[in-house]
Parts: sequence; C-alpha cells; structure tokens
Amino acid sequence: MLNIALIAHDKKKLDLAMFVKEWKDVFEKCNLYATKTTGTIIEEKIGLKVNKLESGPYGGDLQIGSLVSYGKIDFVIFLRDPLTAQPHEPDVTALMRVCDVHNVPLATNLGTAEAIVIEIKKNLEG
Ligand SMILES: O=C(CO)COP(=O)(O)O
Repeated sequence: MLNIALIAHDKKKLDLAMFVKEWKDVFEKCNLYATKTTGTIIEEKIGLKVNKLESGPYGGDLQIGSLVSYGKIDFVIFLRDPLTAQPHEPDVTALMRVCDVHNVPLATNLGTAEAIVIEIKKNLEG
C-alpha cells in the first residue's frame, strides 16, 4: 500500500479536503499520514482513517520529514499558504528539503497533486 502524507496550512485546508474527497477512491486504498489539524479535518469531513502526527507548529512537519527520511512515505501533498508567515517556517523548509534529499515526490499545489494522483490511480487499476 502506498503511504501518502497530507498537510495543509489553514487557508488551504478546505482545498485539500475537497481534493481528497474528489479522489477518495484512490486515497482510501492508501495509508494516510497527516499533521494533526489537517488529519482531523480529513477524518471528520471525508471519513478516511488518518495516522495523525503533531500539529505543524508543534513539530508535525518535522515528524513527517522524519518518516520521509526513513523511507516510509511515498508521496507528500503539502499545500502551503504563500501569503501568510508561519512561525514554524524552518520546519516547513526542512520537510521540503528532506523530500528533495530522498527524491520523494512533493506536490505543493493541486495541479501537481492531481497529476500524481492520476498516475497512482492508473497503477492501482493496473
Ligand atoms: O502547520 C502545518 C504545516 O506546516 C499543518 O499543521 P496542522 O495540520 O496541524 O494545521
């Protein structure tokens, strides 16, 4: 099963939830990981089981980065808010960096996320 990490800053959480709902048939066949608030919204609004880590500002981005470095995450969707300063900006940068270090696909917008999810769906239908 593919392991997918889902993270969104506050102003992007609705976009991410709608995206996950649209592609629920794919996401329900994957192990999902998320930072706490993002994961709670996806569980409550979409009804998918999510392995929830800490909230981003409390270290959740770093926890997901750690999973990436252990090779436990296959794909990260990280919808950042480019217009709002984040107190944990260094953690945000660290997560993106570790994805690049380990060549783990990282979607920071829904266009890229959709392209990758379409590919995953094709593979699942095999
Ligand atoms: O802050 C975040 C990512 O940097 C996300 O954390 P939450 O999902 O807990 O809001």
